[in-house]
Amino acid sequence: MHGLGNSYIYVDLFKETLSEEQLAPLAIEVADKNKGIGSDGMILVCPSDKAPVKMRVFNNDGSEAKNCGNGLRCVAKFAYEHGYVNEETFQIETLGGLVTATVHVENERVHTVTVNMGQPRLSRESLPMQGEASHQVVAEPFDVANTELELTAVSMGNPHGVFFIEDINQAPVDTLGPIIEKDPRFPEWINVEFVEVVSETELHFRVWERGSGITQACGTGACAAVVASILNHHAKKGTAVTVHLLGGDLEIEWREDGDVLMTGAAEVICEGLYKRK
Ligand SMILES: N[C@@H](CCC[C@H](N)C(=O)O)C(=O)O
Repeated sequence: MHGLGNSYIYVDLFKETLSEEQLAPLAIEVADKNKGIGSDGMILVCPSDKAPVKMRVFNNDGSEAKNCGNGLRCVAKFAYEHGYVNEETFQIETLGGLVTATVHVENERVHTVTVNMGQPRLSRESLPMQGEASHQVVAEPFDVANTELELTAVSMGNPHGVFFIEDINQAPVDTLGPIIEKDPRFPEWINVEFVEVVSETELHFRVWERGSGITQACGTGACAAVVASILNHHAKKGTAVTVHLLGGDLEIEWREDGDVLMTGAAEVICEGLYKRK
């Protein structure tokens, strides 16, 4: 399945059994575009004792992440269309906590999903990032590879470093992305986003994902970009922002009550049996 071109191989653990040791090697194997199926990683759709369904996310290097915005929309579609939930609004457990998804349905098919992603966390310790644990990182000077940037850091359950730039077509995604991702200031590494502000309600966005590299879209990253825009006075709380990603658009709103809502598409590419030879 994919959300705006951010593709994962979804494994139905309501039906399959995988051991813990199999997970990271399997994610690397199926994500390989030459020797596997080809994707940004692997997502497990699992039974849960806290919600109707649980999501586990593996990047294409085998590392496990605590959250995935595009994955949540796809898991919501998967769970609804496979009959694992009957309501249109339901909770999904993630390693970062519970979120609430609402599927938008036409002719029994889910075309888009809104996820209440909860509240962003802004302290350095929540990322984590070196420095004073309780301090926020908003437009903080950030020197890397002889380049002076300004960093705004946001956790959406997983860590994001947002950098505002003048022209999205000049975003140094493939050059600075991998360097910033593994910068020692981020002990658990970080997802790296470059953002051009078009207006108070429109952003352009490019991403270098931790553990996966350049992807077409990152849902948690788009949420972090909107939160960072509001913290830097480029946009307003309570007003939806359209984020243009390489693979399409997401609507994101940081509500007055502190929760972040994300709405966008979720699509099935194909379904089948993966039989290892
Ligand atoms: N593509 C995702 C995020 C996946 C996890 C991320 N690479 C991490 O390691 O935190 C999204 O849509 O949010």
